[in-house]
Amino acid sequence: MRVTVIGTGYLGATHAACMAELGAEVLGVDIDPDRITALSEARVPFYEPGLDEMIRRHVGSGRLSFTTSLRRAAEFGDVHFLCVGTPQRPDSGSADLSYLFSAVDGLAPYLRRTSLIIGKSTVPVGTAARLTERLRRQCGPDVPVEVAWNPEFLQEGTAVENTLDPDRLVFGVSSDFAEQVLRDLYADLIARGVPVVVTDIPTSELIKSSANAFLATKVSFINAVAEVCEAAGADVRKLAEALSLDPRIGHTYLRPGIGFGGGCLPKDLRALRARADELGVGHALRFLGEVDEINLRARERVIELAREECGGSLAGRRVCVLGAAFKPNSDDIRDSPALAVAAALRDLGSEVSVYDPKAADNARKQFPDLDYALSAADAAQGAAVVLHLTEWAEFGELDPAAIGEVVAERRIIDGRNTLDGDRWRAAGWRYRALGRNVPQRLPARLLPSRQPAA
Ligand SMILES: NC(=O)c1ccc[n+]([C@@H]2O[C@H](COP(=O)([O-])OP(=O)(O)OC[C@H]3O[C@@H](n4cnc5c(N)ncnc54)[C@H](O)[C@@H]3O)[C@@H](O)[C@H]2O)c1
Ligand SMILES: O=c1ccn([C@@H]2O[C@H](COP(=O)(O)OP(=O)(O)O[C@H]3O[C@H](CO)[C@@H](O)[C@H](O)[C@H]3O)[C@@H](O)[C@H]2O)c(=O)[nH]1
Repeated sequence: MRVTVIGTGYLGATHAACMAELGAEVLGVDIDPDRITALSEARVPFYEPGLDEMIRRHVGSGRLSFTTSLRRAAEFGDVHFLCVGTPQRPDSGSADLSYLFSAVDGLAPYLRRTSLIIGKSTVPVGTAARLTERLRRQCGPDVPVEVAWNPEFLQEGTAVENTLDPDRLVFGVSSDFAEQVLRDLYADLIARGVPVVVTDIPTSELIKSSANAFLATKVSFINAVAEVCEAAGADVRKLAEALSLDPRIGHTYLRPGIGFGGGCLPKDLRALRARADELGVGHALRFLGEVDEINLRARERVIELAREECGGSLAGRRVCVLGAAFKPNSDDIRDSPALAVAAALRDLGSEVSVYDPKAADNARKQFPDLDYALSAADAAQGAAVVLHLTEWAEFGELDPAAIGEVVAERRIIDGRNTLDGDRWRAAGWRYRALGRNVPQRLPARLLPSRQPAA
């Protein structure tokens, strides 16, 4: 089958490559000419493990190509995936649908045959109906155009494997024809036993928004409990470990720390709330406002902890920030908790040096006045405190003794709760982590003797 993928960012480029992998002939379309030039030369303009190799292979075989022309897209095939951005509007929590509208408005005049437009972008419930109305108005009665929704659940950092081995496929359809096209496109995955949920379009739109809101709620739940742990002298990491052993709770999205960021969870949470408000049921999801607040508070808590450790003020002190991406194995810095903390510290008068293995170039564009180091050790030079804010595997392998040689003070704050605190303490560091205000165990030699005093 010949399909186009409109929007070739983190979602669209991955989807285009994976559709080619699943046997389709694919044309990727984007309004960004630099992006299209890069992809046409099989260069992926962002970091996503495994994607370059797949794009190289399929561009090389001619099964995957790219264009900026929606006219070419309409000529290429009759199935069009929509993967453009749906960011948060700057003035409210609701989703900005203008990229979707301009994509369908750009495509509609060139559609000549029966066409299926399959939305993959994350949208407020009711968006597909608006797109259908818009398309039908522009295409007229002679060109039957149908919209379906096939929300995407991939995670950045594991996008390729998530697309080729998803937990489930959701088909929001209003006809047997649309369902059959989707079944044909994903035939290999369905044959391998991937569950398919076929439903109406509004339900499919809401499934995606609810999934992200639920994941965000889990993260904020554990971070709220982390605040209680801090006040009570308890250990949220142990607590989460124990909760996870209950299969009803599960072990995912319970990692405490500076909270969720990225181009999805924060904005999707707010967009869902805004849409519920529009539908007159805002009260039902009011708690999501609290989920958001807890999340943003975690960023402040890490700054407070750093300030406390540094004797009450960070002004004029050097601070080393390990991590800029919103999560490891990605160069995506959208709504990154690490960079939000780095920028806030700079505003408080600290000299902030950031190191990230992949996201420094993106971070420099958005925060040009932070310093960017080429290694963790460089970033740590002269630091009064080290903040571990994105849990790249290489940070877990740092040698605390070696880093200890270059810092001004051996203080580390683990904003992700993934470092081995005992290793850092053994090398003379003060190790603190969010939600773990627990007294250190006394070394064995300091324990009171069990022998009665002579
Ligand atoms: N990033 C993810 O992991 C992920 C996963 C699932 C769903 N989503 C959803 O997918 C959508 C895209 O997210 P993303 O992270 O890929 O965003 P992105 O910003 O990386 O990519 C969007 C792309 O769309 C292009 N674009 C904008 N208007 C266009 C138009 N009119 N025609 C053609 N191209 C156009 C942009 O130039 C950009 O390359 C969002 O709705 C997001 O919520 C993202
Ligand atoms: O226990 C956890 C799990 C995650 N996070 C943070 O939560 C954020 C989001 O993580 P993740 O869900 O892995 O990232 P995304 O790649 O943004 O993926 C989410 O957003 C995508 C876009 O909608 C969806 O497709 C995915 O299913 C959904 O997981 C990151 O900042 C993580 O550091 C935590 O703080 N604690």
